[in-house]
This record gives sequence, C-alpha cells and structure tokens, in this order.
Amino acid sequence: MSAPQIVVHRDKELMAQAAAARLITKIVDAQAARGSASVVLTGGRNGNGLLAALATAPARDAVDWARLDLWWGDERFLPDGDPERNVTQAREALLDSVPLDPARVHAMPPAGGPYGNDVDAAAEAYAAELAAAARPEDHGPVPAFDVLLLGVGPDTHVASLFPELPAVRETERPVVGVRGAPKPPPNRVSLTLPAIRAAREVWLLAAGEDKANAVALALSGAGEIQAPAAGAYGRSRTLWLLDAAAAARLPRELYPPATS
Ligand SMILES: O=C1O[C@H](COP(=O)(O)O)[C@@H](O)[C@H](O)[C@H]1O
Repeated sequence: MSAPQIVVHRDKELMAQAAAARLITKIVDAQAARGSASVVLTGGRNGNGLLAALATAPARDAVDWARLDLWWGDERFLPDGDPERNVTQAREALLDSVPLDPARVHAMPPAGGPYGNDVDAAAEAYAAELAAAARPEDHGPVPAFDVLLLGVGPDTHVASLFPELPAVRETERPVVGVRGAPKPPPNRVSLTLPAIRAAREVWLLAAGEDKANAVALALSGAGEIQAPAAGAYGRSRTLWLLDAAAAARLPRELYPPATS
C-alpha cells in the first residue's frame, strides 16, 4: 500500500494537461524498461479530459502506441457503440487518432454482445482476459498495470464501485457485474478494489467543486465501503491529481503549497 500524494493544479484544464504530460512520461519510461506499457483507463469527465489533452500534447508522438495495452477500470453495460460507453468516449477523445494495436485495446464486453445481457458473464469474460495477460511476476490474476486511472465521483465512487453496494465489498474476484448503480446506467462491469490495488501506480482525478466533499472525505480517513475512493491505492504510488476547486475542503496541511 502506498500513501496518497496530492497535487493541486489551478484549474481543470491545467490539471488535464499536466496529467497527460505525466502519463506520456510514465508510458515512455515503462516501454524503455519493459518493452511495453499498460494503462487502465477511466470514464467520466476528468478521464476524458485527460485523454483529450493527451491527443493535443506536443510530446504525444514520444509514445510507441503499438506497444501499449489499454484496459478499462469500468464500463457502462450498454450496446457496442453507445455514446455513453466509456470506450466510445475514449475513442472519440484520443484512441481513434493514435496508431494503437487493436489487439491491445481491451474494451469490456458490451450489452447485447457475446454475453447478451448477462453482466456477470461479461465480468467473468473480462477477468479471463486479464488473467491471460498476467505474468508470473505479477503475482496475481491481473497484470501489474503501469498506471491505473480513476475518476472520483461526487459520492466518492471510483470505477463502478459505489458506496455500500456489494461490488465495493468484493475481496476475491478481480471483476464483477454491478446492478442497481445509483448513477445511470444501472448495469455496469467494474474492476474491484483488489484488482485496482494490483497496479503499480493508481492516479485519482477530480476537478470541480462538486467533487470537493468526496475528495475531503476519502482523504480524511473514511472507510472504503462508505467512500470507495479511500480504498484505491497502488503498489508503489497513489497520486491524487486535483484542481483547486476539488481540493477546496481538504485540510491545508495535507498538501504542499505548490500548485500551478
Ligand atoms: O460513471 C462513471 O463515473 C465516474 C466519475 O465520472 P465523473 O464524470 O464524475 O468524473 C467515472 O470514473 C467512471 O469511469 C464512470 O463509469
């Protein structure tokens, strides 16, 4: 478990640009060290903002896109191509404009696809895909992702792990089907906290005043069942990337005065 580090930027645009620059460096370093890199994407406003910033970042061509595995932390269980699917939004923000290897883009199964409307079967299939990619040195059923991105919801949810719902209590399976999510759509597929914690680095993104209470709660000792974001951490690093509005209710002593 790594203790959270907090970085606060002036506004959400700067936060997205700085996070994109940080991610480029991390991917390039991982590719230099291990030949390829793996990143878990998130949906939501801040995750898509980061991808859009990456699409226009001057250094984006430093990444060898063909040697990058992309996974998702969660997906809205909707038909393929639905505009509300996280993968659809990621394609629009970035993925369609870079030369990825399609075999390394690991989207979660859609509703109405090979698993029909069975969200549990879709979750099991994604768990099997992750297990097939895990190497012995990863010591678990999922790869040791280089970076796992998470948006933080106003209710402290991360991926599709919502406060008090069964998915956030899961301690064995790496991927679960979610029903009855309080944010539409109700059916989702999500990595669980154990799978999230397999990542080398977990980066949590939050911008805007509607996230201020969630950020303060998660970073002030709340339990992960009540505040799922509090249970999201990486093996070697946990980074909270915030804008000033989202950090507004954090005790000032929790982060250095830097912020640009
Ligand atoms: O529905 C979802 O919401 C969260 C947070 O989204 P935001 O727009 O409030 O930042 C997101 O992280 C998750 O991937 C997505 O499915």
